[in-house]
Amino acid sequence: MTTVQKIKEIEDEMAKTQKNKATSYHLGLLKAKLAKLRRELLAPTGGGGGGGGIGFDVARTGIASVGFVGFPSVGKSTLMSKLTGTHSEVSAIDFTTLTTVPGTLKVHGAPIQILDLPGIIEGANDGRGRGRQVIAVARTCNLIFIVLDVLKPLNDKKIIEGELEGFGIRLNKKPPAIVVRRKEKGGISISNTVPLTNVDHDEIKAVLSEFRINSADVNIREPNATADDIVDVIEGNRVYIPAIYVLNKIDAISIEELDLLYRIPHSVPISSKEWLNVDELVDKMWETLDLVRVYTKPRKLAPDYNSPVVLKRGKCTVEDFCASIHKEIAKQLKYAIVWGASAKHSRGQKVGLEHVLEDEDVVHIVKK
Ligand SMILES: Nc1nc2c(ncn2[C@@H]2O[C@H](COP(=O)(O)OP(=O)(O)OP(=O)(O)O)[C@@H](O)[C@H]2O)c(=O)[nH]1
Ligand SMILES: [K+]
Ligand SMILES: [Mg+2]
Repeated sequence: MTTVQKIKEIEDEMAKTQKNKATSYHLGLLKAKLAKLRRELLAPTGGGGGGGGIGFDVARTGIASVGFVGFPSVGKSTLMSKLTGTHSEVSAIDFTTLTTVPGTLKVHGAPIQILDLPGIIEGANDGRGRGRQVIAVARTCNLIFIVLDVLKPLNDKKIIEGELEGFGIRLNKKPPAIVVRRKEKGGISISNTVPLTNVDHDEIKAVLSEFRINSADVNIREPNATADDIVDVIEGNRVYIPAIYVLNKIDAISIEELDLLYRIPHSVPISSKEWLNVDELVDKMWETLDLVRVYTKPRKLAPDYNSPVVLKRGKCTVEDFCASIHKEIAKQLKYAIVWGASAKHSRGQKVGLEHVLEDEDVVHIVKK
């Protein structure tokens, strides 16, 4: 039996098994087995590596990258070409795009790399089409645009989410607040600071046993934690990436139908052909990327508002700011003066390397 067949078999069994107290241990085992088989599927066979492939790896430029994932002919290339001014072939024929096509979009002075990708189909994960290579690129992006055709958005959404999930990508989710600390001996002890509503101790023990963990302290602070969350924590190779659902081709539907679409969370309806509502999409993209622009103020001059230093949230201290200008600057820093949201007062605050900057702060560097 191939790995794909084994996965199918377990999925079928899980679908047949009702979830209750008596079956929870069994279900836990199945979930853990499934995770292990999926990992097998992702493991590189021969030199190739999990993704890559000729033409799929492109040089990364810009401060952040956005990858376009969707079924064939939903309009990914139309959108990417118009957004960035980079040519990417468009046609009504499926699988027009055959490789990663990079372009750049400047938003509020920050260069964002946009990656147009080939269309994927159901079963992409299992090696159908170029799906696995496409998803491997998506795994490295800071944001994923899941591009859907408004005429059939919901079913396609589910399939694409399934493909990405199967590759260890978690969409619009934070890493679960669960710690599994392995021990030499002492058995399994489970503590939770929140009520367990979706998983019980038996199921947790089954998951652990399937991973051959006999002794561990499990601490759960995640509200509504599931067995899948626990598998994710044990596997450890998951990536948590925000996604925006781009509902394309709204020029082809009525206003009433459009109203219904707005109820899909994290979605923006647009028409890439007629260029409708693309501003909202770019705004949402900017907001989701959560970047921090910092303006440099030279001595006795006004701040340079045209070319901000752009940093990522969580990596935006004065030290990060210095490092992104030149690697020597941090060493030469005596102190910095900061104006803006991160400063205590409006006349500017004297700070050191560890100070955390906010979007649109102005910084003046004073060297030793
Ligand atoms: N009505 C309408 N048609 C669109 C829109 N965007 C794209 N199309 C059409 O949809 C077809 C596919 O567009 P592409 O941009 O090639 O789609 P893709 O997703 O890149 O396709 P693949 O690369 O094959 O996966 C073309 O005929 C486009 O003209 C839109 O907003 N409205
Ligand atoms: K196409
Ligand atoms: Mg295309």
